[in-house]
Amino acid sequence: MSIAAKDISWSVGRKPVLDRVSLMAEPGKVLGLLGPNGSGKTSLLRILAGLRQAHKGQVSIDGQNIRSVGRRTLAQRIAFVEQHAATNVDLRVIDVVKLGRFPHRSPFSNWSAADEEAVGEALERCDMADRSDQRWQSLSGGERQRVHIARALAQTPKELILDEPTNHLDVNHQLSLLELVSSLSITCIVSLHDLNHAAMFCDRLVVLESGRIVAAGTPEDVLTQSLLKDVFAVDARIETSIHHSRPHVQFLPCGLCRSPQFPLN
Ligand SMILES: Nc1ncnc2c1ncn2[C@@H]1O[C@H](COP(=O)(O)OP(=O)(O)OP(=O)(O)O)[C@@H](O)[C@H]1O
Repeated sequence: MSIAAKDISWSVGRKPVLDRVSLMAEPGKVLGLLGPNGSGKTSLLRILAGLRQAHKGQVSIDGQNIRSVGRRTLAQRIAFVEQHAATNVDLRVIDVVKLGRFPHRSPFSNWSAADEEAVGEALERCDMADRSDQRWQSLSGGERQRVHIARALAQTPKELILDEPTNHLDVNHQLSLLELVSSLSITCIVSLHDLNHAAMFCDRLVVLESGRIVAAGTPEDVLTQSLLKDVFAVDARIETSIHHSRPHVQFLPCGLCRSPQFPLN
């Protein structure tokens, strides 16, 4: 069952940010969260990760209300990579990644072979193994992002929640990160702005608009020309890629949208 949200509402003052949001992230699958700027993606991810409490509704993990799951258990099983995660501390890369093991260790336990393996594998998978001694403050934005993701993987979570993880990454690292995420046998919830990446790498998609779910289902079901027009205010044509058999979104420049050559079906 993994993570499920039922009728989640959350407001800031009198402004509703999330309005009766329900979703289910299935074990071992990648759930993509889409929506325009300010539609509520980050707010929802923070609630799903247990970092914020909904004003109404419930989040459950394997059927258990997240509020009754202990902090340590939550920290062991859910890893969250935030959009603007930052630190002023000038640790080495490997020390940042080692922080991912913190929930699994007690104050008196020695660094174990399992800890070592998890950290080494995470660094390797994020292409940072040869930079493990480099200082955090000397890394580029994309390298820092990869280290944050390595820290999350070192946590060996059952659920991995990523808020716009491809921000700052070059195209090669964007694709390899999403390929890595889709190859993991854990539950992943990932917010993305790139609709073609969402189509290629997510099993299911949920689309938020002004805090409400306006579409949910497979990429084929969700990514339609009319949804792109209604929710994102863009004109596009959607084809099935001959390379990966997933939907491929081709955006039209605004002049072309009005051309009779490209009727909006
Ligand atoms: N702590 C807060 N205080 C005030 N307003 C907030 C707070 N958190 C979120 N909001 C508002 O809620 C709305 C949704 O914000 P959120 O960051 O969840 O959107 P988002 O879909 O992740 O946006 P983006 O794609 O730009 O990252 C925005 O209008 C934002 O200003």
